[in-house]
Amino acid sequence: MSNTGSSNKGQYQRPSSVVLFPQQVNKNRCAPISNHNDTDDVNTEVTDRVIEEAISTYSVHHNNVLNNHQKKLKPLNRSTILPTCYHIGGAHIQEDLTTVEGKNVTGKEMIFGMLQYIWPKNDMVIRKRVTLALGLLAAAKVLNVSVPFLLKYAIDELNENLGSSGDALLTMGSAPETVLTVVSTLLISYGVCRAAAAGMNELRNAVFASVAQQSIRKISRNVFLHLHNLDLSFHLSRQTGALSKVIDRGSRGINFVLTAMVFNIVPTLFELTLVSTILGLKCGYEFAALSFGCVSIYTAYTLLVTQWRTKFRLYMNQAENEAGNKAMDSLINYETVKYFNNELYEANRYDKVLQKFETASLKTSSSLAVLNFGQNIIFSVTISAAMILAAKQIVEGNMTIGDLAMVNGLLFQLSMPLGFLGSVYREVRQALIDMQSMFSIMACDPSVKNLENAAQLAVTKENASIEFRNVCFGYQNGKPILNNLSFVVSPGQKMAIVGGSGSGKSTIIRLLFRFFEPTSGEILIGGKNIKDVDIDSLRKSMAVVPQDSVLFHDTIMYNLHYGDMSKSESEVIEAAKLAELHNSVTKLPNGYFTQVGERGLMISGGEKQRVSIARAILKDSPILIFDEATSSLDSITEQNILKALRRATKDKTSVCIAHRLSTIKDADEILILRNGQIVERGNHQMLMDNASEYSELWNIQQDTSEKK
Ligand SMILES: Nc1ncnc2c1ncn2[C@@H]1O[C@H](COP(=O)(O)OP(=O)(O)OP(=O)(O)O)[C@@H](O)[C@H]1O
Repeated sequence: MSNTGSSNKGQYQRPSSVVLFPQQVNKNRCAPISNHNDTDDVNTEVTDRVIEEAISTYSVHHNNVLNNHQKKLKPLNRSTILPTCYHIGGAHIQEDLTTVEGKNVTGKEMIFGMLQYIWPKNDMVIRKRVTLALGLLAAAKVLNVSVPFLLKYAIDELNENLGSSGDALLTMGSAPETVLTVVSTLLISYGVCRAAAAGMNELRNAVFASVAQQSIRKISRNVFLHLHNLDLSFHLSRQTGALSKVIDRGSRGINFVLTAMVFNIVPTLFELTLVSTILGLKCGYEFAALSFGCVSIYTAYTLLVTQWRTKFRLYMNQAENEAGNKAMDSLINYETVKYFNNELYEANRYDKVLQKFETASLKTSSSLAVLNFGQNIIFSVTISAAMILAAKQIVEGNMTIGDLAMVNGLLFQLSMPLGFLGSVYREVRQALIDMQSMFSIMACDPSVKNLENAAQLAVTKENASIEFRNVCFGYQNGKPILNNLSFVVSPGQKMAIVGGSGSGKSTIIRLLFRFFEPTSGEILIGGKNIKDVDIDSLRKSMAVVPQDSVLFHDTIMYNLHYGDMSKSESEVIEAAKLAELHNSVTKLPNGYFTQVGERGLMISGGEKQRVSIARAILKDSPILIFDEATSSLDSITEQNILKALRRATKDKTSVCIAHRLSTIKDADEILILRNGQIVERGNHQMLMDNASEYSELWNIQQDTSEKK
């Protein structure tokens, strides 16, 4: 029975790779059972890498920037993040997923949502392909069912012409040549029908492959884009490993369910009806009753056992997620592990989770064996009973020997799609569980989003002002970070923010970029409340050099170009020169095409910071923001960069967060922040003239640098 062949495939046992996404449909196979484990497509690997890296860079970047503040994050409550709609940024994408709007995602909704991908409203090519694939499928089924009939006729032909002595040559009713010709024709047709049915199935796979590929690509792209559109708080509260696993399993699930729906569930029901009707009409109601009874018991048994097994699968998924997270966390912190000689400790911690996975995985496979064996027993009993019934009818003279072979053939044929139906049901259920997690992510609505018809923010050097009006903000209720903060930066001015660690300096930047919304008060850029303008245009108006520069695992050129992909290579090099990076880069073995390693670990902290500065220069926005942009630089480089920055910020509005006061001495206004409130403000001279916190800090820093 076919289940044996598919038994392992129900396991979703994957190697320890962290992410495989999106899954490709193997062009040569279409039955979901068989293409399920195909993961080694080259394109898949490339896409996997890009997605993994993007998610990882995003999350690592923010994790670093926020100095492990995740611990303080308010845990995301499903009811607060869940679905108001499947909004994924662009109208076209929204349209793709409108079926699952405004509520928790159910299996039915997911299937309905997916159907929109294989029967798209505006894509006639896809629809034609699906129709052709279904036509081929129907033809293959009809050919399949005709095979046992041809065998029956061949056997009956031989049997009718065979005398009771059994001596064929002497007692044949018709001439031996004629009998042989008829039987041979029937048997050749038998072979041709079998081969033609198989051929049509393969052709169907080829025709449907591009439909499946395109759907998976669209869904994967949508999930990816959606992840980018989700709030920073969502990403801070999730571990990248778990997130990528959810997507990995979800996309596998989609692949599976898509093909299962089109090629297994509906056609199998069609075949069951066909075979049972034929059995009933040709052989009598007992046979039809037997096949229906078998199908009912088989289905009930499969459903019951599958329900029972589902929990093992869930444990397995959880353990796998946990293992992925542990491995990733540990490897990301490779250097820290080494500094504290904790390799063995890390391995043991990882092993503990692997043990959980092992136990859950064993339970999953042993329960699968129970399911498969039970299904086999049901079918074996049915086939034996049907043959006994047929033998009785032969003895009574109501059926021929050919009929017995036909009954056997039809039932055996039935066992194949039914075997698939069982495993498909199992797999579809499991795939739905996997997809549920992914679709729940899709159903998360970003809390910071564009108003309908939000206006574009058109900021130029002339009107690039920044204003905070009585802004209050806290990440958690009851723990205010910014308290009634008000300040104005006029166009072309340089404002500096100084303050102790945790005083809320970086929070100001996050609010400016609308990663979070203020609890009260208003933030205006170019005189416009940033709440009312298009987020994309808002973020385009500012370039930031973050506190922690995390780079993409690519070349220096790629990382620099990231500031503005539309700029030419010579402009990129110009920006690198302005950031005092050019000379260091040209000394590297591959110059601008040197790989920076994961998160830029293969270049120095100072170089990374200069890459960040260069790409902010390249972005050339009217507002520039520096969050301790020179903290990783030595004093000489810092002085050079400061000169460059002065050139870059000339006529631009800029906000500089700094610990080293020498870097902001020339600012038009300096704000001293304490506990989210401005405690002092003024320019360098004004603050020095008064006995201020600033002047005290300045004197301390001057003393320290003189002693050096
Ligand atoms: N996502 C977050 N969830 C909860 N609390 C946070 C989050 N991000 C920051 N915080 C807290 O908000 C406060 C202000 O953080 P912020 O990063 O603005 O400080 P900062 O002044 O830039 O500090 P530093 O100079 O050390 O970078 C800190 O107490 C920090 O722990």
